[in-house]
Amino acid sequence: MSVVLVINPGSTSTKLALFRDSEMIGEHTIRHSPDELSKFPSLYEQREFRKALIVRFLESVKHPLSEIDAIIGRGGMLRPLEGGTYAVNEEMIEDLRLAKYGEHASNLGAILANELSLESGKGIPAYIADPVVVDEMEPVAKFSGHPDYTRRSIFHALNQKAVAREVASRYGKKYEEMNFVVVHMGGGISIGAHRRGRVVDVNNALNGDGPFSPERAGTLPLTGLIKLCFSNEYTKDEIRKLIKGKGGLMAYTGTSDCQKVQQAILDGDRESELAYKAMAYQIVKWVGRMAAALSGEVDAIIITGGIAYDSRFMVPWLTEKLSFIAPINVVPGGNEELSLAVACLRVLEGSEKAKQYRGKS
Ligand SMILES: Nc1ncnc2c1ncn2[C@@H]1O[C@H](COP(=O)(O)OP(=O)(O)O)[C@@H](O)[C@H]1O
Ligand SMILES: CCCC(=O)OP(=O)(O)O
Repeated sequence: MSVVLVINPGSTSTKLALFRDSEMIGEHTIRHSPDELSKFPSLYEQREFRKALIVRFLESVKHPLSEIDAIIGRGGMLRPLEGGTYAVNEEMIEDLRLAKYGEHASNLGAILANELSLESGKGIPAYIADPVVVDEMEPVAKFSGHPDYTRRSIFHALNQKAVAREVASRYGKKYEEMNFVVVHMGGGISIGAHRRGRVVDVNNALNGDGPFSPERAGTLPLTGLIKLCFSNEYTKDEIRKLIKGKGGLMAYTGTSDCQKVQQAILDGDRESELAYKAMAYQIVKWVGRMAAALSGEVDAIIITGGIAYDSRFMVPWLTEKLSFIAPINVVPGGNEELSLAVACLRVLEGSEKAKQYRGKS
């Protein structure tokens, strides 16, 4: 029997869970407001704050760190990798600490797992699985339109693959036997074309590609963006924040919390309603693109992530518009924590070997 601590830092949340083998024995989701997180000059500096939440969680479930057999964190912005479970090592921590491949809350998954492992005094093994940089994109999908930069695969790889496996089993099939378009709607939004177990195309959910999301601008018209960059009205950092952190719904409505947006709509705020509806409209168009990438051979559309809980968003603006493409399966929230625990257990039980991260290819 193994006890596994799961640490899942998101851009708007910290999700924690404790498993005894594959049975969840405790969980807690903490939602973070932009104000709460903007106090920290960098993501790395959020670690003490998020670590204190983990310590409190372990106290609440009456499970001291010393009794934990392994820790697994959400995998962050590393160099592009194949899927799988990776042991946390020094090279990984260094790349994440320096944000060598970019900054996102998921970078804290390995960092926090490593710090707790060290603090436990017994070197608890620490892992990550299916990080946000899992890259299975086909060469043709990598073209951006200019050879100076390629499209990058940065998305909710862990949850997209986990829910796709779960939905495939509902159809009595393996993930590798089906084609899906998977939509994950969290602080960022990613839409992936899954062809027989591989994500052959997906928007870069972090950096200016895809629909706008609660806190990100998505694809912006380039000439408008160039104008802003050279207007002398914005610093480079302000432009970055406009794309990630303060873009999308945050910019249009003043909040990245969709529950607040929905409340504002109920209170009669028509501008917020139009912005929320526009986000759905952009998602629908991106699902259409990914369906085209699969040549229309889509067995099912899968919709997941926190926003999938919002039926007033889902039904009129998404599912009714998308049902012409394929049957729709909704997995609200997702199952990231269970997937991380199971990935960790596979390594602990010896049915899979943890991969070693190397910073340079
Ligand atoms: N019940 C709900 N109804 C509407 N929106 C929700 C609900 N629960 C969560 N959300 C929204 O989902 C988004 C966060 O999704 P989540 O997948 O938890 O994100 P992340 O992992 O990026 O922090 C937020 O905008 C939040 O307001
Ligand atoms: C970095 C891509 C995954 C992502 O956007 O996650 P969040 O929705 O948790 O920010």
